[in-house]
Amino acid sequence: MQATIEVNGLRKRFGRTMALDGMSFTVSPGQVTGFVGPNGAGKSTTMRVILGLDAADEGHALVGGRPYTSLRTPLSHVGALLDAGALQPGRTARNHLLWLAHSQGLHGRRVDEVLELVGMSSAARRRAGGFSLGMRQRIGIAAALLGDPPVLMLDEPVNGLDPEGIVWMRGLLRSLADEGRAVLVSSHLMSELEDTADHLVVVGRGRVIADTGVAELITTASRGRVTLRTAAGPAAMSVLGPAGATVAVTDRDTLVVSGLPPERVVAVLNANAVPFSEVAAHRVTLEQAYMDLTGDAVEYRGTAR
Ligand SMILES: Nc1ncnc2c1ncn2[C@@H]1O[C@H](COP(=O)(O)OP(=O)(O)OP(=O)(O)O)[C@@H](O)[C@H]1O
Repeated sequence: MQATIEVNGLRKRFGRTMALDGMSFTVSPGQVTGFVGPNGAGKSTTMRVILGLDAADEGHALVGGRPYTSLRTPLSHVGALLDAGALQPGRTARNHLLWLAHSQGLHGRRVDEVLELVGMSSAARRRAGGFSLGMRQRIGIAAALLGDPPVLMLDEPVNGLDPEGIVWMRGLLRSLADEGRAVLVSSHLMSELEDTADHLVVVGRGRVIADTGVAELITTASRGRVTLRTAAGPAAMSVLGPAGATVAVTDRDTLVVSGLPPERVVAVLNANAVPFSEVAAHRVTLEQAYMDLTGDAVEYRGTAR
């Protein structure tokens, strides 16, 4: 089976709310694709449509080239984590997974493998009712991995995880993609995706705003600017301006220079004997690049008082 998700022209209306308004993108194998956007942008609805939990009014979604509802053993095609809260409190972690495995014709041995994989072997025989959000999250991931699927779709997987759990999740997502799987991950934590995702699908108001490589997005948003560290800010500004640069002060010792390449900045400063400690290509964070992109797409914006 191909390790892909294809979403094509999805539209979905809930009463007066247009949750999806022509959502289209593809998730490729061998990559972690971050799925991001402001609250209410349509991420969960898209994932629910992909899994056949919601029906689209228009358009279609395919997993490995087929609609989810046509898959006879879905867990072997796509593993999903949508709602980590959905565990029966009276059932042990192991029994929950055994029940799932048997419903899909999977061997019980696989349950112990995935419990090991998510670091939950020692809690396997405890009842889920006493689990923390982080533990439920791990059991949800174990369930998603049960059928060894080529496609994974995880909604906010680091939610509830402690720092050690976040590092573990980052490594897990990376290794799943490196094995050739298609991994779609929604997150509100841009810093997390900056370290984990290869590709980003950014959505707002039910449609795709950007579908781009993470490195490419950061490069574009950095706009060829130069970071200059100097204790002689005013002197630097007085020589760089006439040389054709636009200079912004970001903090006491840091200037961001636009309009001149780094080597010209160095040459101009040296020619005028302006001291500096660093000239480097400016690199925005993924968070800053994302804020640039989604500025117009935020559904609810706090009002400054
Ligand atoms: N079952 C539903 N009934 C009515 N409206 C819904 C329903 N599900 C989603 N919506 C609305 O559809 C829009 C998209 O919601 P969705 O949950 O898909 O966004 P999201 O991007 O996942 O948001 P968040 O980041 O907050 O999880 C929102 O305006 C939401 O209120």
